[in-house]
Amino acid sequence: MTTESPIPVVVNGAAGKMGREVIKAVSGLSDMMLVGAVDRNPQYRGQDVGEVAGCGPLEIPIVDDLQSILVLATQEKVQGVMVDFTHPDGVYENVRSAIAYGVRPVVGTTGLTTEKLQDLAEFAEKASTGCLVIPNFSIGMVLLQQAAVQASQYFDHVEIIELHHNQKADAPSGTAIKTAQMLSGLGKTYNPASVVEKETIPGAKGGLVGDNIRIHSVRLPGLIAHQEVIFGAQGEIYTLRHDTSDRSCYMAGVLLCIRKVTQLQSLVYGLEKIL
Ligand SMILES: NC(=O)C1=CN([C@@H]2O[C@H](COP(=O)(O)OP(=O)(O)OC[C@H]3O[C@@H](n4cnc5c(N)ncnc54)[C@H](OP(=O)(O)O)[C@@H]3O)[C@@H](O)[C@H]2O)C=CC1
Ligand SMILES: O=C(O)C1=N[C@H](C(=O)O)C[C@H](O)C1
Repeated sequence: MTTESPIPVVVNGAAGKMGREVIKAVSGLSDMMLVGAVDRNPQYRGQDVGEVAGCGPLEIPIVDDLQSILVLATQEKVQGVMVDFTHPDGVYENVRSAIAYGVRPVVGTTGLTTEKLQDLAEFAEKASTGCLVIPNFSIGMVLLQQAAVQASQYFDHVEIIELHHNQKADAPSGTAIKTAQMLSGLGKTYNPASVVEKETIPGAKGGLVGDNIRIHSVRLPGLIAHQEVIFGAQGEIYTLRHDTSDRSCYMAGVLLCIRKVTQLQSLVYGLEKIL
């Protein structure tokens, strides 16, 4: 009988809100093995990541040197995976480093520009390394996006509102951008103007993405992550809404991606592509 070796997993951003959830989710599994926890926040340096995540000691200290942990991950029998939930300002370099070491990235961090994403796709292709860039790991959000694509056949007017906690660095959310991208390229021209419009306060109408779709970003304490896609037509409004009440909702998607990325040889953008 052959027993498959567990997938070595590195968590980058391990002390953060999402990183802690990933530590809890991965640490109890027999087909994954946590090999390293990285975070730049000096407050947590050297602390046991299991204690920080609230799942008991794991004997893995949080360090700030990603490179050394990527080297560790390459010492294992099977190729490792780096899960990244860090910050828009560092994610590109983190992913480049992981691919350079042959460690497959599962990227939850948002804020990558289209150009940077394209660059990473080319880098992963050249290295024949799987990489998953997933703006939203929740199955509910994928279902919302698919329902929106279906509705777009019948509605010519649509706007997106995304609402998040006020600790979020980027706007609009990666999910809202992805939703607008999924609604674009379908042969539609959304939101044809019916009057001559004037924006008297710049930004009042939100940001334009894809095929003339506006995204509005709300940031408030008390929110976690929420999105509405609102379709309008003569005499009716069709609203799709998704609400996150607990970050554990992302973990089934994260675990699926850790398993799937080991079978890929290039970059894939979006959870809907691997379900
Ligand atoms: N794809 C998805 O489904 C989801 C994606 N996200 C995205 O994930 C990212 C993280 O979110 P969240 O966990 O809420 O954020 P947090 O700020 O709670 O956590 C991020 C952690 O990573 C650390 N960090 C930042 N940059 C680096 C770096 N370059 N190297 C190592 N550690 C770093 C931070 O340290 P410090 O505090 O010092 O900056 C912090 O401890 C965001 O981009 C968010 O939008 C969030 C939820 C779901
Ligand atoms: O920062 C967050 O919290 C979230 N970020 C992701 C995004 O930008 O879409 C996913 C989810 O909305 C939560």
